[in-house]
Amino acid sequence: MNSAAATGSTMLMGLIQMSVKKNKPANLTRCAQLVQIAAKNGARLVALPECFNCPYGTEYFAEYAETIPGESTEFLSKLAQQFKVWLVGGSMPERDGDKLYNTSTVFSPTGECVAKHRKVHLFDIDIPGSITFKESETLSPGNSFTTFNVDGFKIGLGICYDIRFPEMAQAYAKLGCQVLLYPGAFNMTTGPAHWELLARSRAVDNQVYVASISPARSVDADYIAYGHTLCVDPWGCLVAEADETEQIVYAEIDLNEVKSIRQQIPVSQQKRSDLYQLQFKK
Ligand SMILES: NC(=O)CCC(=O)C(=O)O
Repeated sequence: MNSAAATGSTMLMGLIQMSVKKNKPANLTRCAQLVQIAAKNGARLVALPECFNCPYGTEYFAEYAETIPGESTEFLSKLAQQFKVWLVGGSMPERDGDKLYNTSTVFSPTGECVAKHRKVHLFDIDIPGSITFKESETLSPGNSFTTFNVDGFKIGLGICYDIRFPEMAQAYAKLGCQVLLYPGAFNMTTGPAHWELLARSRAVDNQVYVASISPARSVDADYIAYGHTLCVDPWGCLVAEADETEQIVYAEIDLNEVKSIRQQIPVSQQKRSDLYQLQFKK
């Protein structure tokens, strides 16, 4: 890790698996420290986890929600500018009028907000004896796709549960993305079963890089995150993966790798549109 800039067809990503507490100012301070380290180690794009500034849980969303722009996004904008990185601000609860969203923002190295994604698929599940969660009790869903461009890469953004919907990833591939980012916080039931499997599935299906960025696991939290922040390449292989502890995962991604795999196995040109077709809102 030696250069802060992307070289040719490659780019270094720093995926921050931060430990998130109930204290928002402490979370912002820790976030700044970790972004600084990632930038110093050469990351051109730095990504934070789902709910990077507050605990994940329906009981917390209203209390911690902010407008965008607001305190946390202004903080992220300054960090991106200070450390000259593309900063994907994980997600945070957003207040817009009387509605709340789970929202991710992206800042350029000049501090400009270049993308804002509201979680499209709300996490409503019920696994008896294990976990019941209903984001829709407090949150509203987003209604659009979100992409942004960094140094020749087109990047599609989803939040956590969004990764379970292959159509969304396929739509991003059809829109020209080579990379999909999912700030997420799986739990101790679905994490071991599906976290890596889903990232590898979306990567192989669409011949894209997939990175999923989790908070570190905290056994004291109401919702215990699985951790295991990872990056998978378009062949479906793990580029890098964390355990459950606070750390930064570095992953180099390469446009030529995407191109080469898509040439070798040209599935996107072999679709049988006479039999099936994906329709989506652009
Ligand atoms: N924060 C989320 O959307 C959690 C998704 C999750 O755990 C899953 O299994 O899906």
